[in-house]
Amino acid sequence: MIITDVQVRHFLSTTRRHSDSAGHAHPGPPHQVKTSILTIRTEDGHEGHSFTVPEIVRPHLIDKFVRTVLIGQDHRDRERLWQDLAHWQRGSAAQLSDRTLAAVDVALWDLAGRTLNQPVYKLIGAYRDKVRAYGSIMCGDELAGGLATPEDYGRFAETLVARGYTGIKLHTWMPPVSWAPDVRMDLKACAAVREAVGPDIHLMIDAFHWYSRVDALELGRGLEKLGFDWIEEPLDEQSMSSYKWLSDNLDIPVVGPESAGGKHWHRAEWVRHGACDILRTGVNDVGGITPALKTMRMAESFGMDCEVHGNTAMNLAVCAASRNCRWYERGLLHPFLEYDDGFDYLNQLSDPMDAQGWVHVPDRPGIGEDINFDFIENNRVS
Ligand SMILES: O=C(O)[C@H](O)[C@@H](O)[C@@H](O)C(=O)NO
Ligand SMILES: [Mg+2]
Repeated sequence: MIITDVQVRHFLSTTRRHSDSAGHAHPGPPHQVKTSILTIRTEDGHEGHSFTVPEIVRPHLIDKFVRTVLIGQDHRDRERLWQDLAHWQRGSAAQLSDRTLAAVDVALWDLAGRTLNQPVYKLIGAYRDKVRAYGSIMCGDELAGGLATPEDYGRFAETLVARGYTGIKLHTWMPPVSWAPDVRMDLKACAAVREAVGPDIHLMIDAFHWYSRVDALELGRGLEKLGFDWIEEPLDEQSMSSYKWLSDNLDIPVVGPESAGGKHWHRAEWVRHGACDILRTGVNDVGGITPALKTMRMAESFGMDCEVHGNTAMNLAVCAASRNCRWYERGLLHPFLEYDDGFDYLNQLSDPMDAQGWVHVPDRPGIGEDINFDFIENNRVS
C-alpha cells in the first residue's frame, strides 16, 4: 500500500483538435500533441494513472511537491494526501495549480480501483450505471459548413439528435472570431437549434464568458422564450455579485461557477450568496475527484443540482456516483469531427453512448480507461 514511485511519461498523440488564441477548441488537420501520463506506483507493484498535459506535471511540481507529499505514504489515504498537497499551493508561488492536484488525485483513485479490481464509481458509492449525455458543441467558427452560421448549428443539432442525444449545449461564437461576441447572433443560433430539434430536446448555452450584465440579461431573456434549460458562464465568474444580480433578474437557471478558482470552498460561497441556481464542478476545475465530490454533496444539502464540467472517465465517475446531477457533458463536438473515434492511446471509449443518449459507465477496474500502454511506449518522447 506504500507509495514508492511517481513517474511521468510523455508521448505523442494525434488529434484533429486545435486550440485558438483564446484557448477554445476547433477542428483542423491531424497533428501530434505531447501528452503526459502520470503514474503512481506502490511497493507491491500496483499502479494508478492519469492523463494530462506536460506543463501540469513538469519536474519542478513533481519533485518539489508531489513526490514530497506522496512517497512513503499509504496510497489509500487520499483525503489526507489531497489536503497536504492543497496546503502546499499557498507556498508554491502560484506554481502548484488545481490541475496538478487533479492529476494526482485521479491517479490515486485509479490506483485504488486497480488495486481492488473495482471501478472507481463503485468504490465511491455508485448511484447509477448509466448517465444521460448532452452533446456539448464546440465554440462557433468561420469554417464553411462548420459552425459559421445559425443554420450550421441547426443542421448539426439535427445530426446530434439522430445520434441519440436528448440534450445539446451550444458554445456560441467568441473571439478570435472576427465579429464575436454578439448576443443577437447567439440568440439566432439558439433559435435555429430549437427550430431544428423541436420542443422536447433539452437545450443549454455556454456563452461568451465576459458579457456585460446588460448583454447577459438580454441573452437570458431571449433564451427563456426558447425554453432553454440553463445559461452558463455569460459573465466573468470572478464577479460573484454579478451572477447574483443575473440570477435574481432571470427565470432561466444560471449555472456556475466553472472556471472560478477556490475549489468547493468558493462554490459554497456561490450557494450561500445565491449567485447561481445550479452549481457547477469539474475534476480539473476544483482539483480532483475528491473535491468534486465535496462540491456535489454540498450542493445536495442545499437542494441544488450540480452539473459536472467536462468529459472523460474521471468526470463520468463523479456523475455516476451522484444523484444531484442530470447530465454528462459529452464533447466537445463539431460537424468535422467524429467524437466516437476516441483517443489513439485508449483501446476504447471511456464514455460509450447508446442510440438513446445514455452513456454507460465502464465496469473496468480504476477510473475506467482502457489504456493502450504499447501505444504509449511506441510513441514515447521522454
Ligand atoms: O471556453 C471553452 O472553450 C469551453 O467553454 C470549454 O471550456 C468547455 O469545456 C466548457 O466550458 N464546457 O462547459
Ligand atoms: Mg462551460
